[in-house]
Amino acid sequence: MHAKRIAGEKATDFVESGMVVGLGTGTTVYWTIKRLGEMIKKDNFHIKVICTSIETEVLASKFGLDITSFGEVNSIDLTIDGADEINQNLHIIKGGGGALFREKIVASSSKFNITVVDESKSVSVLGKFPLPVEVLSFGWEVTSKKINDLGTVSVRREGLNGKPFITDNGNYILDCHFGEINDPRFLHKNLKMITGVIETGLFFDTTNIALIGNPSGSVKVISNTIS
Ligand SMILES: O=C(CO)[C@H](O)[C@H](O)COP(=O)(O)O
Repeated sequence: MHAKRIAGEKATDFVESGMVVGLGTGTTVYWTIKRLGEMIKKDNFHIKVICTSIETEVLASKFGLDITSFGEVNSIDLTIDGADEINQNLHIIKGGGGALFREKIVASSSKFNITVVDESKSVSVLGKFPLPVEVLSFGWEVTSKKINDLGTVSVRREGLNGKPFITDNGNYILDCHFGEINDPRFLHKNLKMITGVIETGLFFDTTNIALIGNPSGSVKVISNTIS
């Protein structure tokens, strides 16, 4: 079976009626959202969801989920999201879909976070996947040069028709190859010191459990013991 599907669906085992659930973005969480849409058809199973992107809002709405917002709930009980790379310490690169800023706000507001991936995302050291960094479009050329001084050649992400990719927040994404990222906190902090950088795709203290799907149908579970 599809490894992303296995992981995405498995995460719904952690969802209980009455919860406020944060929903990430991407093709793995698609399966989570679809399964939740089936679960709410059962009697006495009600949840509210907070979405990390317009794409996820559209999906959640299609599958009949009750979409809420930060202003309407006190806290998020559980968030389920994908990743582009994940290591044994549950340090993560996210933002392949361009939703990293909202994803980080939701993850950092959630009591418990589950990361769902297929095994191709599991790495020993982060950095093969170019790190997405969300930047303000105003002055992005200057921001890009300052990021490059940290040891990369940042590339502005392209969208459709040769136009720049624009995030749901109206910003640009710069994709940055830094080589092996052995100290994600240090890199993240240095990037965040640059005026114009809004958020980085490095997540290092959010995930509680990773569910890693395998095409054979099994799911490997990694729990967070170190951050
Ligand atoms: O960070 C993300 C979006 O910004 C996604 O979680 C990440 O790109 C993984 O996506 P997929 O599950 O489609 O492989």
